[in-house]
Amino acid sequence: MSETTEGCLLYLITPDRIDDLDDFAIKLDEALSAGEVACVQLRLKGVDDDTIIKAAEKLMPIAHSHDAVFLINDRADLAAKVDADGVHLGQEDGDVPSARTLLGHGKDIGVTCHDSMHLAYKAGDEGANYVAFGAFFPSDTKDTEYRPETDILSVWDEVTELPCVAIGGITPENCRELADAGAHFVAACSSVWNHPEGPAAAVRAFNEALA
Ligand SMILES: Cc1ncc(COP(=O)(O)OP(=O)(O)O)c(N)n1
Ligand SMILES: Cc1nc(C(=O)O)sc1CCOP(=O)(O)O
Ligand SMILES: [Mg+2]
Repeated sequence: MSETTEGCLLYLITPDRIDDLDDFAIKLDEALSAGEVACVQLRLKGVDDDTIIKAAEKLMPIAHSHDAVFLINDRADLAAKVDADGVHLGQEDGDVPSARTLLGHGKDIGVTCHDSMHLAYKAGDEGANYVAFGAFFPSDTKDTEYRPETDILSVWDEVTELPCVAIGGITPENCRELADAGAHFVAACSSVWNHPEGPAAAVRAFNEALA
Protein backbone atom coordinates (compact mmCIF):
# COMPACT_ATOMS: atom_id res chain seq x y z
CA MET A 1 0.00 0.00 0.00
CA SER A 2 2.53 2.52 -1.13
CA GLU A 3 1.28 6.06 -1.01
CA THR A 4 1.00 7.78 -4.35
CA THR A 5 -0.61 10.96 -3.05
CA GLU A 6 -0.07 13.23 -0.07
CA GLY A 7 -3.69 12.89 1.01
CA CYS A 8 -5.41 10.49 3.32
CA LEU A 9 -7.13 7.69 1.41
CA LEU A 10 -10.19 5.54 2.05
CA TYR A 11 -9.68 1.87 3.03
CA LEU A 12 -12.85 -0.25 2.79
CA ILE A 13 -13.55 -3.21 5.01
CA THR A 14 -16.24 -5.65 3.89
CA PRO A 15 -19.11 -6.62 6.17
CA ASP A 16 -18.21 -9.65 8.30
CA ARG A 17 -21.05 -11.58 6.66
CA ILE A 18 -22.00 -11.57 2.97
CA ASP A 19 -25.18 -13.54 2.30
CA ASP A 20 -25.49 -12.76 -1.41
CA LEU A 21 -22.03 -12.61 -2.96
CA ASP A 22 -23.25 -11.67 -6.43
CA ASP A 23 -25.29 -8.78 -5.01
CA PHE A 24 -22.39 -7.61 -2.83
CA ALA A 25 -20.04 -7.76 -5.83
CA ILE A 26 -22.31 -5.32 -7.63
CA LYS A 27 -22.38 -3.03 -4.59
CA LEU A 28 -18.59 -3.18 -4.29
CA ASP A 29 -18.15 -2.31 -7.97
CA GLU A 30 -20.55 0.62 -7.61
CA ALA A 31 -18.72 1.84 -4.49
CA LEU A 32 -15.30 1.61 -6.13
CA SER A 33 -16.63 3.36 -9.24
CA ALA A 34 -17.77 6.31 -7.13
CA GLY A 35 -14.37 7.56 -6.08
CA GLU A 36 -10.85 6.78 -4.92
CA VAL A 37 -10.47 3.75 -2.66
CA ALA A 38 -6.97 2.57 -1.83
CA CYS A 39 -7.76 -0.82 -0.37
CA VAL A 40 -10.47 -3.41 0.10
CA GLN A 41 -10.10 -5.80 3.03
CA LEU A 42 -12.13 -9.01 2.96
CA ARG A 43 -13.17 -9.48 6.59
CA LEU A 44 -15.54 -12.43 6.81
CA LYS A 45 -16.10 -13.97 10.20
CA GLY A 46 -17.54 -17.36 11.25
CA VAL A 47 -17.31 -18.92 7.80
CA ASP A 48 -15.23 -21.77 6.42
CA ASP A 49 -12.12 -21.35 4.31
CA ASP A 50 -13.91 -22.21 1.07
CA THR A 51 -16.35 -19.34 1.64
CA ILE A 52 -13.47 -16.90 2.11
CA ILE A 53 -11.68 -18.25 -0.95
CA LYS A 54 -14.83 -18.02 -3.09
CA ALA A 55 -15.47 -14.44 -1.93
CA ALA A 56 -11.87 -13.47 -2.64
CA GLU A 57 -12.00 -14.99 -6.12
CA LYS A 58 -15.16 -12.99 -6.85
CA LEU A 59 -14.22 -9.66 -5.26
CA MET A 60 -10.48 -9.35 -5.82
CA PRO A 61 -10.77 -8.82 -9.60
CA ILE A 62 -13.32 -6.07 -8.93
CA ALA A 63 -10.96 -4.33 -6.51
CA HIS A 64 -8.09 -4.64 -8.99
CA SER A 65 -10.21 -3.28 -11.82
CA HIS A 66 -10.40 -0.08 -9.77
CA ASP A 67 -6.72 -0.13 -8.77
CA ALA A 68 -7.53 -0.98 -5.17
CA VAL A 69 -5.30 -3.29 -3.17
CA PHE A 70 -7.13 -6.42 -1.97
CA LEU A 71 -6.21 -7.78 1.48
CA ILE A 72 -7.48 -10.74 3.46
CA ASN A 73 -8.18 -10.26 7.15
CA ASP A 74 -6.62 -12.60 9.75
CA ARG A 75 -5.40 -15.39 7.49
CA ALA A 76 -1.98 -15.14 5.84
CA ASP A 77 -2.32 -18.73 4.60
CA LEU A 78 -5.52 -17.92 2.70
CA ALA A 79 -4.07 -14.64 1.46
CA ALA A 80 -1.22 -16.68 -0.05
CA LYS A 81 -3.60 -19.31 -1.40
CA VAL A 82 -5.69 -16.78 -3.35
CA ASP A 83 -2.65 -14.62 -4.23
CA ALA A 84 -4.15 -11.59 -2.51
CA ASP A 85 -2.12 -8.40 -2.22
CA GLY A 86 -1.60 -9.13 1.45
CA VAL A 87 -3.05 -9.70 4.87
CA HIS A 88 -4.19 -7.75 7.89
CA LEU A 89 -3.05 -9.31 11.17
CA GLY A 90 -4.53 -8.64 14.57
CA GLN A 91 -2.56 -9.32 17.72
CA GLU A 92 -4.00 -12.85 17.80
CA ASP A 93 -3.62 -13.67 14.12
CA GLY A 94 0.00 -14.73 13.95
CA ASP A 95 3.25 -12.81 13.62
CA VAL A 96 4.62 -10.72 10.80
CA PRO A 97 7.69 -12.90 10.05
CA SER A 98 5.52 -15.99 9.59
CA ALA A 99 3.12 -14.08 7.33
CA ARG A 100 6.07 -12.70 5.36
CA THR A 101 7.42 -16.23 4.86
CA LEU A 102 4.03 -17.27 3.47
CA LEU A 103 3.44 -14.18 1.34
CA GLY A 104 6.86 -12.98 0.24
CA HIS A 105 8.24 -9.46 0.05
CA GLY A 106 5.97 -8.07 -2.60
CA LYS A 107 2.87 -8.31 -0.47
CA ASP A 108 1.38 -5.99 2.15
CA ILE A 109 1.19 -6.98 5.79
CA GLY A 110 -0.79 -4.72 8.12
CA VAL A 111 -0.93 -5.02 11.87
CA THR A 112 -3.52 -3.96 14.44
CA CYS A 113 -1.79 -1.82 17.09
CA HIS A 114 -4.80 -0.52 19.06
CA ASP A 115 -3.58 2.51 21.09
CA SER A 116 0.00 1.32 21.40
CA MET A 117 3.10 2.93 19.96
CA HIS A 118 5.01 -0.04 21.31
CA LEU A 119 2.97 -2.49 19.24
CA ALA A 120 3.40 -0.24 16.22
CA TYR A 121 7.20 0.00 16.64
CA LYS A 122 7.29 -3.81 17.04
CA ALA A 123 5.22 -4.32 13.89
CA GLY A 124 7.45 -1.97 11.93
CA ASP A 125 10.61 -3.63 13.22
CA GLU A 126 9.22 -6.99 12.10
CA GLY A 127 8.59 -5.70 8.59
CA ALA A 128 4.94 -4.70 8.53
CA ASN A 129 3.93 -2.45 5.63
CA TYR A 130 1.43 -0.47 7.69
CA VAL A 131 0.11 -0.21 11.23
CA ALA A 132 -3.48 0.40 12.30
CA PHE A 133 -4.61 2.40 15.31
CA GLY A 134 -8.11 2.25 16.70
CA ALA A 135 -10.90 2.36 17.55
CA PHE A 136 -11.14 6.16 17.39
CA PHE A 137 -14.92 6.11 17.71
CA PRO A 138 -17.50 3.56 18.88
CA SER A 139 -18.02 0.94 16.18
CA ASP A 140 -21.23 -0.65 14.93
CA THR A 141 -19.16 -3.51 13.51
CA LYS A 142 -17.37 -4.81 16.57
CA ASP A 143 -17.05 -4.20 20.28
CA THR A 144 -13.82 -2.35 20.83
CA GLU A 145 -11.71 -2.22 23.97
CA TYR A 146 -9.21 0.48 23.02
CA ARG A 147 -9.78 4.17 22.26
CA PRO A 148 -6.57 5.90 21.17
CA GLU A 149 -6.20 9.64 21.26
CA THR A 150 -6.03 11.25 17.82
CA ASP A 151 -2.53 12.53 18.54
CA ILE A 152 -1.13 9.01 18.28
CA LEU A 153 -1.51 9.54 14.52
CA SER A 154 0.51 12.75 14.66
CA VAL A 155 3.23 11.22 16.81
CA TRP A 156 3.48 8.21 14.49
CA ASP A 157 3.62 10.48 11.45
CA GLU A 158 6.45 12.46 13.05
CA VAL A 159 8.62 9.48 13.98
CA THR A 160 8.33 7.27 10.89
CA GLU A 161 7.32 7.08 7.26
CA LEU A 162 5.55 3.75 7.76
CA PRO A 163 1.91 4.31 6.81
CA CYS A 164 -0.77 4.24 9.47
CA VAL A 165 -4.43 3.38 9.18
CA ALA A 166 -7.09 4.78 11.49
CA ILE A 167 -10.08 2.58 12.20
CA GLY A 168 -13.20 2.35 14.29
CA GLY A 169 -16.53 4.10 13.83
CA ILE A 170 -15.14 6.30 11.07
CA THR A 171 -17.61 8.25 8.93
CA PRO A 172 -17.40 10.96 6.27
CA GLU A 173 -18.30 13.42 9.04
CA ASN A 174 -15.52 12.48 11.47
CA CYS A 175 -12.71 11.32 9.16
CA ARG A 176 -11.19 14.73 8.43
CA GLU A 177 -9.82 15.20 11.93
CA LEU A 178 -8.02 11.85 11.63
CA ALA A 179 -6.60 12.75 8.24
CA ASP A 180 -5.43 16.14 9.54
CA ALA A 181 -3.82 14.40 12.53
CA GLY A 182 -1.72 12.24 10.21
CA ALA A 183 -3.66 9.14 9.22
CA HIS A 184 -2.52 7.90 5.80
CA PHE A 185 -5.69 5.83 5.45
CA VAL A 186 -9.06 5.79 7.15
CA ALA A 187 -10.68 2.36 7.32
CA ALA A 188 -14.45 2.12 7.29
CA CYS A 189 -17.06 -0.59 7.26
CA SER A 190 -20.55 0.19 8.53
CA SER A 191 -20.58 3.87 7.51
CA VAL A 192 -20.08 2.66 3.92
CA TRP A 193 -22.25 -0.47 3.68
CA ASN A 194 -25.03 0.98 5.87
CA HIS A 195 -25.01 4.46 4.32
CA PRO A 196 -28.64 5.59 3.85
CA GLU A 197 -27.99 6.48 0.20
CA GLY A 198 -25.87 3.41 -0.50
CA PRO A 199 -22.14 2.60 -0.51
CA ALA A 200 -21.36 4.68 -3.60
CA ALA A 201 -22.74 7.77 -1.87
CA ALA A 202 -20.58 6.97 1.14
CA VAL A 203 -17.44 6.75 -1.00
CA ARG A 204 -18.29 10.08 -2.61
CA ALA A 205 -18.82 11.63 0.82
CA PHE A 206 -15.52 10.26 2.13
CA ASN A 207 -13.67 11.52 -0.94
CA GLU A 208 -15.18 14.98 -0.50
CA ALA A 209 -14.28 15.01 3.20
CA LEU A 210 -10.69 13.90 2.53
CA ALA A 211 -10.04 16.17 -0.48
C1 LIG B 1 -7.21 -1.92 9.00
C2 LIG B 1 -7.62 -2.79 10.13
N1 LIG B 1 -7.33 -2.41 11.41
C3 LIG B 1 -7.71 -3.19 12.44
C4 LIG B 1 -8.38 -4.37 12.21
C5 LIG B 1 -8.79 -5.26 13.37
O1 LIG B 1 -8.06 -6.45 13.31
P1 LIG B 1 -8.18 -7.46 14.54
O2 LIG B 1 -7.75 -6.79 15.78
O3 LIG B 1 -7.52 -8.73 14.17
O4 LIG B 1 -9.75 -7.72 14.65
P2 LIG B 1 -10.68 -8.44 13.57
O5 LIG B 1 -10.78 -7.51 12.39
O6 LIG B 1 -10.00 -9.72 13.18
O7 LIG B 1 -11.99 -8.63 14.27
C6 LIG B 1 -8.65 -4.74 10.89
N2 LIG B 1 -9.31 -5.90 10.60
N3 LIG B 1 -8.27 -3.94 9.87
C1 LIG C 1 -12.40 -4.31 12.30
C2 LIG C 1 -12.21 -3.26 13.35
N1 LIG C 1 -11.07 -3.14 14.07
C3 LIG C 1 -11.10 -2.16 14.94
C4 LIG C 1 -9.99 -1.81 15.85
O1 LIG C 1 -10.18 -0.92 16.70
O2 LIG C 1 -8.91 -2.43 15.68
S1 LIG C 1 -12.57 -1.30 14.90
C5 LIG C 1 -13.15 -2.32 13.67
C6 LIG C 1 -14.52 -2.15 13.07
C7 LIG C 1 -14.47 -1.22 11.88
O3 LIG C 1 -15.78 -1.10 11.37
P1 LIG C 1 -16.63 0.27 11.46
O4 LIG C 1 -16.01 1.22 10.44
O5 LIG C 1 -18.02 -0.16 11.09
O6 LIG C 1 -16.51 0.78 12.86
MG1 LIG D 1 -8.09 -10.36 13.20
